[in-house]
Amino acid sequence: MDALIPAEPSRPAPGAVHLPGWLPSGEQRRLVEACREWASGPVPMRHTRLPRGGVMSVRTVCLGWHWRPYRYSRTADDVNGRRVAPFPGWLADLGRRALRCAYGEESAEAHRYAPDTALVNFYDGDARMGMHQDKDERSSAPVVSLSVGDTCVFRFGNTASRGKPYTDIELNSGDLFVFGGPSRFAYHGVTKVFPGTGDPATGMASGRLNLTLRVTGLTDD
Ligand SMILES: O=C(O)CCC(=O)C(=O)O
Ligand SMILES: [Fe+2]
Repeated sequence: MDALIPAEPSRPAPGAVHLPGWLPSGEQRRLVEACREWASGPVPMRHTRLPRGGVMSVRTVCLGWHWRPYRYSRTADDVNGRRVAPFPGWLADLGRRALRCAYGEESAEAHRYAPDTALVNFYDGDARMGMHQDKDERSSAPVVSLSVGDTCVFRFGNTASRGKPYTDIELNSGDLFVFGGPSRFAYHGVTKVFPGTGDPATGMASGRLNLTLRVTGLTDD
């Protein structure tokens, strides 16, 4: 359901923009359907293994390029060795539209934005993501983040450390969050998910879906 009284846009730091309720519910539903397809293969959605033997509580599947700590490749060598699903043109269009809304219709960065990878994350009620930087890309183009399903607390910090100052922001279904410019390498994480807060009309009975669109800056050579 689209909120009756959507929250106001906010800019927690230079280059970081939160647009609540940006994605209409019909588009959220289509995104959920697409994520369901991607989650089933060629590389299944899975808990990413960390170098020291732990696993992430979030489940992830990637498009375009496969991310694992701490690099990208075309094939999911830590899962089943298969090439990841391609990054679809419609998702790049959605990313450009998102950036135009966040940074303004005249933004040159929005017009030339060409994301080539997405991390599709699924959070059940217990999943979290610790404070980290998205820094395995060889590009400083913005990250576009879309959320569907249960509400979470997204902690958006600074570029110097995992600690304060940071801002805790509730991300609800349909919210857009963009971080680029001076905020592109800010630490961020998900401290809490509120189970049962999503709208089943999105096609998700429970849990939270988050997509981050990125420019890897990588080529196949
Ligand atoms: O789930 C979120 O909102 C953030 C995801 C994230 O930071 C990541 O995938 O690197
Ligand atoms: Fe991240």
